[in-house]
Amino acid sequence: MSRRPLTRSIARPALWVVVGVVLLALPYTVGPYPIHVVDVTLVFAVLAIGLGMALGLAGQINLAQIAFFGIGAYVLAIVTTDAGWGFWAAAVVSLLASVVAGLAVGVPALRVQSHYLGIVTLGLALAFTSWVTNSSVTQGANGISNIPVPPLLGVDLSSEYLYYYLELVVFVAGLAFALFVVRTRLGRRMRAMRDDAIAAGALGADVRVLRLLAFTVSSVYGGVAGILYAGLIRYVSPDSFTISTMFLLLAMVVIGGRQSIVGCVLGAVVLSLAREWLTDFATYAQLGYGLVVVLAVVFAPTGLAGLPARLGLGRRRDGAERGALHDFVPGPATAAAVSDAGPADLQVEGIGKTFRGLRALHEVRLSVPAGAIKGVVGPNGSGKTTLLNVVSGLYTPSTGEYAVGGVRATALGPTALSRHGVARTFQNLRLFADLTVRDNVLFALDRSRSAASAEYLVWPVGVVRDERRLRAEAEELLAEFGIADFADLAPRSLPYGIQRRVELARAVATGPRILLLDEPAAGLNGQEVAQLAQIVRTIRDRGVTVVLVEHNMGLVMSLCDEVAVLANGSVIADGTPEQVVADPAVVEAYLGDSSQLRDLVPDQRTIREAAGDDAEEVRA
Ligand SMILES: Nc1ncnc2c1ncn2[C@@H]1O[C@H](COP(=O)(O)OP(=O)(O)OP(=O)(O)O)[C@@H](O)[C@H]1O
Repeated sequence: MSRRPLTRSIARPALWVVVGVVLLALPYTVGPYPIHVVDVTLVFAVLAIGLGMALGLAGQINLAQIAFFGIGAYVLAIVTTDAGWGFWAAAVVSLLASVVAGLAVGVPALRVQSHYLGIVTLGLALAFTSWVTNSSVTQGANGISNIPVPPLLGVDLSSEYLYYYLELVVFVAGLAFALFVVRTRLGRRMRAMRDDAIAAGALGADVRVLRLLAFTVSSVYGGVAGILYAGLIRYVSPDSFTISTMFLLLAMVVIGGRQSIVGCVLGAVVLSLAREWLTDFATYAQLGYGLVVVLAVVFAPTGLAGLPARLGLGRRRDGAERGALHDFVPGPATAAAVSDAGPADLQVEGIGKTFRGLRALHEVRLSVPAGAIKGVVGPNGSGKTTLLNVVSGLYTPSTGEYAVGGVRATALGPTALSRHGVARTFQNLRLFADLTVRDNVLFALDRSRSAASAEYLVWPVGVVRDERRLRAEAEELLAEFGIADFADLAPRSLPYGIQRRVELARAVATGPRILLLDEPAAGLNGQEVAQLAQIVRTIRDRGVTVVLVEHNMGLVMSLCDEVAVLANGSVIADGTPEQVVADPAVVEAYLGDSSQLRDLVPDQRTIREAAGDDAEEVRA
């Protein structure tokens, strides 16, 4: 492991100490109006962190953050003034109301994503602003005044100077919690989901729960900001919760850097101050924010937070410091990663899959014995990938059933199947491109449930312990798979062969009982194919069933105990490699493509080259 230079390990804590001292001393240095601006800025900083968690971290376009903010403030105003509750009791009700709104807004995200989600959440935000403007409960455009000052151990919080310290404590707690989430399993899972929801689901992350969680977390920050705002201003009106305020908030997150929580805070500070300076030019200011957002999205997608990297400061994550791909050396981490439950068999019974009239699979019957390596071959378009997509839960079959390890799995989705021990790789590599290689493996090693994220609130020490354990396991696994040199790099910066190895390590890290490999040798050179053969064999020997979809017939012939041949969506042959290549139906199926026919019956040299030097020993 590389050591951090001393200057860097001192510089960061020193910066935090300086920022802390400045924040504590701030009220002593400013007048009454500036402290008001600072107080409002802190409210926006809390709001921006919440939006950053949904938008930046989890990739959920959330234009309803302004509604969560408004609900926090309005419910507090109504409950304290109409119902006469105390401030803090009302604050609890407000927070619950915001969370309920967060869950409700999260539900559409289970069905729609990207700009559609933007439209839905914008609609919900508009519905909220329309309701507060027109409802008698919210006293329409007049708003609600006489919100009480929050009582706090005799401290006079009607002073905006003292209120600042209350806000500062809440802000620091909110920032610390957000950074904790970002750096541990929940944040990693959200980032993985943002990068590739299909791969995240297929590797065991419950994407639906994660999306709901993203909106819930965002709504908590929105609700807290609303409560702070109502306690500060002691008056709420629709003017504070308009769509233009939502776009200002969006601008804060985009300009600050949506994928960095500290960036979101920076954006909130910069734009809150800019808003103050531009109060006399409100219309031009709106135009200006719009323009800056567009420029930021196009030319600086990482915002202010990404400036140091763009200026060449800080850590380089790709390119220059690249190391070497080492040989696979199986050890305790590989053994520990493989499931204790032992290999699972796969029984496929009459599976059919039709895509809008196109019959991709028809009455497929297949048996993969536990602990075997079964090859699935066939001409292009014969249905191999579709079959893998069905048995890994990505596609629901149109007809038929299948069972994994004796359990009927037809109705299970990819997440449930992953938890049942089905792991897979993808033909077109679906690594999480914005996560490091280490984080890709960590994501897969972490088998905790997203729904158990309440541990973040009730027992954060447990989260930290798990994180330490996972990191130690990941380092070992990376070393055994020969990819430790690339641990800190983004996969997209790596050559294809290394990416394939990372994807294999990630699949093994899920602790599989059956491993589905979709053309794992595509794009690999001879030496890399030999390493692949060794890895697959070792994993099988450690107690994993393997299904290998492959065009490299040398590899299939040398590795597989059995081979099934698909043609036009049907199994036309199934048996030992020798039986299959001698089958006239197979030869006929390949006749249309003479190059594949040549591949189908490789000579012994090709087999040895593809499978490594010890191929003959294994075949014996
Ligand atoms: N999502 C989809 N929608 C529509 N058609 C699809 C879909 N997925 C696969 N198909 C079609 O189903 C057929 C089988 O495709 P599939 O990718 O399973 O073949 P394959 O044997 O894996 O091919 P290759 O060896 O080229 O990867 C093809 O005709 C393909 O166009």
